[in-house]
Amino acid sequence: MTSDKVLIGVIGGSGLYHLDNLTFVKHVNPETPWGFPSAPITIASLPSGTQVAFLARHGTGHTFSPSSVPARANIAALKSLGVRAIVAFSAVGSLREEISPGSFALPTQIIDRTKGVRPASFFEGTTVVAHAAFGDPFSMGLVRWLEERVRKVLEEEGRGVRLFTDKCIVCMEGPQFSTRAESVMYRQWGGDLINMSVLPEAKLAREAEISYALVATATDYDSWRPHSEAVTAAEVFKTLKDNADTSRHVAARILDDLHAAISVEGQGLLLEEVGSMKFSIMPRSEKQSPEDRKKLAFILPEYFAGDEGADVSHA
Ligand SMILES: CSC[C@H]1O[C@H](OP(=O)(O)O)[C@H](O)[C@@H]1O
Ligand SMILES: Nc1ncnc2[nH]cnc12
Repeated sequence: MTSDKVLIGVIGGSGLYHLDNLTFVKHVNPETPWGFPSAPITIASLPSGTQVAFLARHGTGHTFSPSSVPARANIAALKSLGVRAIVAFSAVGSLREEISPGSFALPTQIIDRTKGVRPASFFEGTTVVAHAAFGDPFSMGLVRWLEERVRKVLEEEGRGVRLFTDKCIVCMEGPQFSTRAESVMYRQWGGDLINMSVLPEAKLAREAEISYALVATATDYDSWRPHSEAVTAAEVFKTLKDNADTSRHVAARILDDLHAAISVEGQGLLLEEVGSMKFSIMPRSEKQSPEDRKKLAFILPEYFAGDEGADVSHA
């Protein structure tokens, strides 16, 4: 059984400001309790009629720096449209020789090097406390599903773009790139890729019970190679357009199947996040304010809509 809801959200990163092969349906710009998203969200349909939601992470015309992307509004807005899985694209630096610029990767781990200046939880500043599980920061069902399909598309495309899996991405604050010493240290820590955007996006998707995976597209070797120039924005731009073209191609080929996989009722495929917050929210106390519960109902109506019925039980 398929559904005509907008179940898939695509977040485009640097260089990826639109998708291909889609018929424009409308723009929506939902106001959330955390403000407006980076840009109006494009609702568009694939040739099959399947609708998807596309959001440019840095805004139309790239106006938000990584530290000022309104990530809570972005995730909340996508959730309010009914989105259950997000495929996020990102331009990343490579910390490994074999991951050459132009390569694609699906990371499964993250090292957080953001500086605490980005609001990273929907619960921040409310009277409700929650501790989401984040040991596996990406949705492994979605990652494994993508692995097979993305590899096939890249092989069929025949341009020699390789796909790396099970990699660890470092998320730094920026906006300046890393020093050579930091870049070397991240390699020693086990980092394979580096960007400035995967956090808090992945954390917020988890809190909103949305499956989330990152398609990392390598643009440069960062600054760890002793005899090479340290990364510059100009270096990143060299690969950005080719990577964006390939990303659009990948999206055009996989989104219908992804929609179908998510829509199969009761199968549970790709829906491992649904219900995951039930045991993360601290049991209700009298001190939780009705206003905060209303705010949180925007992303988690199952737990916060209604004063009584939707409470969480740890029994
Ligand atoms: C343009 S270089 C640094 C910039 O590029 C990446 O953006 P995105 O993840 O949105 O593709 C990286 O995270 C930095 O924000
Ligand atoms: N070297 C790098 N460091 C951080 N973010 C990036 N995005 C693309 N290349 C990057």
